Amino acid sequence: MIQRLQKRYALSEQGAKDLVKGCLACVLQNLSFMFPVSLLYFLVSDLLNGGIASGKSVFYIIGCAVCIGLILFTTYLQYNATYFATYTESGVRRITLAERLRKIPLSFFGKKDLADLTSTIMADCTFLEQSFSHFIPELAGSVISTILVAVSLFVFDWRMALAALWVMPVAFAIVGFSARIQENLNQKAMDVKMECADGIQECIETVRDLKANNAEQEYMEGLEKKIRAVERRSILNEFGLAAFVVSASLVLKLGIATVALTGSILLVRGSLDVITFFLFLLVVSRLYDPLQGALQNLAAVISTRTNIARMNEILDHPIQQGENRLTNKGCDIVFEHVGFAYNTGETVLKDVSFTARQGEVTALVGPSGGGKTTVSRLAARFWDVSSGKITVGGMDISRTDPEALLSLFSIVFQDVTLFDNTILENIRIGNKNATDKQVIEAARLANVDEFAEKLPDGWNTDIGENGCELSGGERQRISIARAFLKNAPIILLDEATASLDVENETLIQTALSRLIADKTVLVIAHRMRTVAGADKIVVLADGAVAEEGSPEKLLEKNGIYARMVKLQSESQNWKLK
Ligand SMILES: Nc1ncnc2c1ncn2[C@@H]1O[C@H](COP(=O)(O)OP(=O)(O)OP(=O)(O)O)[C@@H](O)[C@H]1O
Repeated sequence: MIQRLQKRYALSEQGAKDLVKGCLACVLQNLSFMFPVSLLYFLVSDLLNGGIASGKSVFYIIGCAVCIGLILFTTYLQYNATYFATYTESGVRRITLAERLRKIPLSFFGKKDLADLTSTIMADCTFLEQSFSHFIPELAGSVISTILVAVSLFVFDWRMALAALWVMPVAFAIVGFSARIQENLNQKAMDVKMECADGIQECIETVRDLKANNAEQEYMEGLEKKIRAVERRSILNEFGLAAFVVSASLVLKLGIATVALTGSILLVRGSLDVITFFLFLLVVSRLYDPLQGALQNLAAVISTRTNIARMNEILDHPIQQGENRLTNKGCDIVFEHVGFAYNTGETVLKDVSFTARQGEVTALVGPSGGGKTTVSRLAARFWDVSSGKITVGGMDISRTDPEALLSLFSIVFQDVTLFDNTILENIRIGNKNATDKQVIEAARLANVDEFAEKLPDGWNTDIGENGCELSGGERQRISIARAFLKNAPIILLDEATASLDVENETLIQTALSRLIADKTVLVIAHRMRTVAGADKIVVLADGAVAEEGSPEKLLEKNGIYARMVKLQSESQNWKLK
């Protein structure tokens, strides 16, 4: 049962156990509210039978105290078992999702955008918090306690029990049958919400380009349409939900009428005594309240299915697995007949074979869209190949744990990601155990000291969200400093020096030359002069290796590489008129 609950509600094992405890605590709390009703029944019986005997008043006083004590105790139990456990579980759920996302292949992120994933981890988890602290325990509590009360009502008088209870299955069936419609409405509401969140995020991210192109007005109109769609869908959703819940509540209310009617008829016929009639009136007045809440809770539990399905999509997604132990001998990277396609299914690489040797610089060049970035990312197992094999020092990377594999790589991306933290801490990402001295040493090699030491707080200057307070070249130097600090045996450089000025570029290239000694270096470069000193050039065109060899050999061959070198030297003479 625990395992089924775990799967159904995306819970941890402890969370599923806590949910059961929460439901039991709610049953106890609901039952405790029935005790005053029983006490009242005895009191009225005594009054109708000639008054309370002198010794019995103590019984009623103690009875009242016990009722209050029971209610307080069960409420405490319920509170403890639902709220505290829920927030603990919520934390566990968020961490589990984040952990899973860390291990899911990047292909998954091609299908999901940031707004969607953030919403799953934050908003969906918050909604489930409410479900587990309120909806599910209260629903289970009221249903189970009502069943127990119903059994005892049948013991008193089965005809009156039927008159009181027939409404229950009908009311629940109405809400239960609406599940499909509700799920459908929820899914549509969720889709428009995601589209809107996506639009807002895109708007914030692209505000600079929107302004530059005078496209703000047009974009805002599109965004407004998305916001209005969310509004319309939310109203429709509420309306759909209310229609079923209100109809079911009305059916429940009919129960009071049928109890009164059946009771009156039986009383007139003389087959029911006044006290039992009174008891039933008392019980139904108490019975339907929690049930009405239960109907709303049932509807809310049905709505959680959409949120849970979104979480299970992450939790059930296959992750990249492999051996933690690195068995590579050296760090030669070998591509053997590699084929690859992104989610779109379109072949991006076909039969790519080449070797990037340790101690050499292998440059990937070629026309735009030829597959250079894809090849470099596949080498670090950001994606898994569709066919063929990639090995590092003879170790098949598809059988190696991605995190263990990445310990062999220092990567300098074209688009640098920085954190809202100090310069020092941003570089320390390369090696979290590095001392300040080691971080500063690496930073000096990457020429970061040139601007860091001029900043108001020096190395401890906060660089703002994603390093917004730094220039493109400064951001890239921080990224290079990270690679220096990590000092891994394989280096991937993706247009590493693209946004540096000529002076910095020369300095960085001198430093890079020191760093790459005895390492396997795979460089992607668009500018031919940056790779003129490479040991080997692999020209990728249309997803296949078009040429391969030393720069001199390829120049002699007079093929794609030679043409690119020629075109770029011509373009250097281009001027703005
Ligand atoms: N995440 C992705 N999802 C789907 N297709 C992609 C993705 N990334 C790249 N592609 C496609 O794969 C092909 C190769 O792209 P890649 O970025 O590897 O080429 P490139 O040679 O590095 O290009 P550039 O020099 O312009 O950076 C292109 O057709 C591109 O549209």
